[in-house]
Amino acid sequence: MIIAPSILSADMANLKAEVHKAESAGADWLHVDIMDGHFVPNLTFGANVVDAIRPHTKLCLDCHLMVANPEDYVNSLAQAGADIMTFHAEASQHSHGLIQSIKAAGMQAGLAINPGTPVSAISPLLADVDLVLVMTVNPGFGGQSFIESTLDKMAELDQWRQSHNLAFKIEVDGGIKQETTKACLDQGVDVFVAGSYLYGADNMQQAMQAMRRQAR
Ligand SMILES: O=C(CO)[C@H](O)[C@H](O)COP(=O)(O)O
Repeated sequence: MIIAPSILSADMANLKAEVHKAESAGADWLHVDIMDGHFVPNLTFGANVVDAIRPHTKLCLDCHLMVANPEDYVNSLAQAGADIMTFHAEASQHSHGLIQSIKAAGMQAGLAINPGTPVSAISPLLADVDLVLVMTVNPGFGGQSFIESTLDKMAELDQWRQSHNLAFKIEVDGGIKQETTKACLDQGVDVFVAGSYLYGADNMQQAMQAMRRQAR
């Protein structure tokens, strides 16, 4: 299992130290939530923050774009050193072309779906993506409760992946903690994004180990 702490819940005044904290606690990836105040009501950061943290970690920078025009971010994110660029299916009229542009820029391409969007909306694209992000809360803010009905979509994606002999990763984001990790693992999920659970823990390493124990 891949654990990706979300720096949305980090102390922004100490971002370099917060990146190191996640890395030394055993994080596999770092999740970077880019919000534009349009696709979601919240506004966070952009490629400048990816560029700022890139020299301070070797971890995969997993960038999740909650933005209205994801096409506009490909070049700046690639230049900043992002490893994965995930955009929302609900935000692009040209998802297939955008996936190709992301790959041509040297990044892995991810496609995210909101809790209200069915897997069928993205099934024609599943052969082209490296990752599918199933949002387990409505995007925009950390600290929300996991939406149980999203579990069926994880299972559907896993089934599709097996029956079509594909290798995309399935990622979940929102309300992920020790208790919700197990339910997602059982549906075939590979990547677990956790913000408030990990950055809010007294001991991040122990919190991460508690998640990993669910896999045994
Ligand atoms: O994409 C996000 C919000 O839209 C965040 O990654 C997510 O909320 C993580 O926070 P938490 O684990 O606290 O729910």
